[in-house]
Amino acid sequence: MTSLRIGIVSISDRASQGIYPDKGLPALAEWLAQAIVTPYHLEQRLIGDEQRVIEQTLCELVDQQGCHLVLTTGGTGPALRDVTPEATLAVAHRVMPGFGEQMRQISLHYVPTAILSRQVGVIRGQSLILNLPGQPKSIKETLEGVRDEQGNIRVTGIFASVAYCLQLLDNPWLETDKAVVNSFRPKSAQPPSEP
Ligand SMILES: Nc1ncnc2c1ncn2[C@@H]1O[C@H](COP(=O)(O)OP(=O)(O)OP(=O)(O)O)[C@@H](O)[C@H]1O
Ligand SMILES: Nc1nc2c(c(=O)[nH]1)N[C@H]1C(S)=C(S)[C@@H](COP(=O)(O)O)O[C@H]1N2
Repeated sequence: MTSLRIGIVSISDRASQGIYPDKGLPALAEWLAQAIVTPYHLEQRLIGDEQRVIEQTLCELVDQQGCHLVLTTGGTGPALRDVTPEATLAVAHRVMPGFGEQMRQISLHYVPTAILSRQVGVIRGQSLILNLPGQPKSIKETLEGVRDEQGNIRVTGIFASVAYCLQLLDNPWLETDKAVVNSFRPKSAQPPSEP
């Protein structure tokens, strides 16, 4: 059985040039490590805000590396150098508008400027590609959602929908730690039986 493969891409001019240390890849890798209980292989890329390079990186991760899920961070704002959504849409076969809509809903609970973030979620082949904002702290916020003071989820994080989306695209099974993110699947979508 194919094992789960995940690509993470930090898109930052300054981090890729060594002007400041990249916090995007560590934040993504740490969050995934505590959220996903299924074994998976991780591919990591740190690149600048160049549309052609972003497109090539996304295609390489999906088409050559066989990543079932690719998460990007950075380059989603309105600045002229922010071109992650354009690059993602350029390699997309289908758009999944709900991911961007939900992220902006979540982010409004953290920053009033959340509507400046143009993140998109798309499908390329059988793979799901999701843009996250560039602020390292926004990675956990958007993936996990908004919690109340008791720690209960008030606004569902986008990762709660990722496992079922991957399943509908005939990708390997993904199981999450319910304490971090409670993956939603309809009752009809049962886990594969043990061989
Ligand atoms: N990879 C990163 N590592 C650390 N901090 C980051 C990273 N990416 C973004 N940030 C922080 O989040 C802010 C907003 O992210 P954004 O993607 O808009 O970056 P930016 O202002 O275009 O600059 P750059 O592309 O050079 O990171 C940045 O100004 C920076 O403070
Ligand atoms: N959850 C969350 N979303 C967020 C933020 C944040 O701090 N937390 N910052 C916002 C801001 S200020 C901007 S300009 C956009 C920009 O996205 P970028 O950092 O990818 O350019 O993300 C927004 N979304």
